[in-house]
Amino acid sequence: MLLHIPEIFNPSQVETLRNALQSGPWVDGAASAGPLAAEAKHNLQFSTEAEEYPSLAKTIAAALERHPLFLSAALPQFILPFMFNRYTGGGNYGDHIDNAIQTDRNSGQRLRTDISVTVFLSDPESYEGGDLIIEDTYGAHEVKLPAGDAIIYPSSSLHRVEPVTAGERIAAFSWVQSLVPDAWQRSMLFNLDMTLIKLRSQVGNSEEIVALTGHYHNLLRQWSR
Ligand SMILES: O=C(O)CCC(=O)C(=O)O
Ligand SMILES: [Fe+2]
Repeated sequence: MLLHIPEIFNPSQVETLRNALQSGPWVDGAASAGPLAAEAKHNLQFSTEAEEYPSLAKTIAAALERHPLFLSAALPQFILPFMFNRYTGGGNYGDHIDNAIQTDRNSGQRLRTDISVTVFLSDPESYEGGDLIIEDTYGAHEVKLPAGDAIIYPSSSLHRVEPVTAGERIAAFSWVQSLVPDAWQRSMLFNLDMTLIKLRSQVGNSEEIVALTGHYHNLLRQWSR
């Protein structure tokens, strides 16, 4: 399931983030990729050694953790520290699948990447190219979102970022280890949750809705790891 999560940040928050990132230091993105991905990766990353980095990374995770749509769709157990990338002058990231296991540099814990997240921080009118292309069983999806919006997609998907031929594209990206590792089970739980919220707003808390909500929680109990 690909899900667009709107308005993680409002325009003034995005501007504050972009200003904080602007002067860098930016380092070669390939340095932090595995050997295979490094060949495909032609972008820059905000240095994780920079003094401002930890608080910027926390700002992104904290905003997502407050977003009900993200919580319902991702059912996050752990979120790896967000990083920031920048594509300019033809920068791109060729077809790849993200590493299954990544080490959380804060806790040292090895986490499974179930869900990939990109939070777009550049106004889509300010750069050319730079679409995130995600392949799934229904074909290739082109994603280029307003600044402040995010996309989440299964980390098992083949994806790429098209060359940025004018302007620059800045984004925050990370991975989530979900309580429910299976993408299809996660998507069923999300659909059930969204339908229940709509039903509840239409008819209030009927006996049937209470029963269905119970089923939601019992399925989550069955499927969470
Ligand atoms: O820049 C993006 O939207 C995605 C980056 C990406 O695929 C990665 O870092 O693995
Ligand atoms: Fe990726």
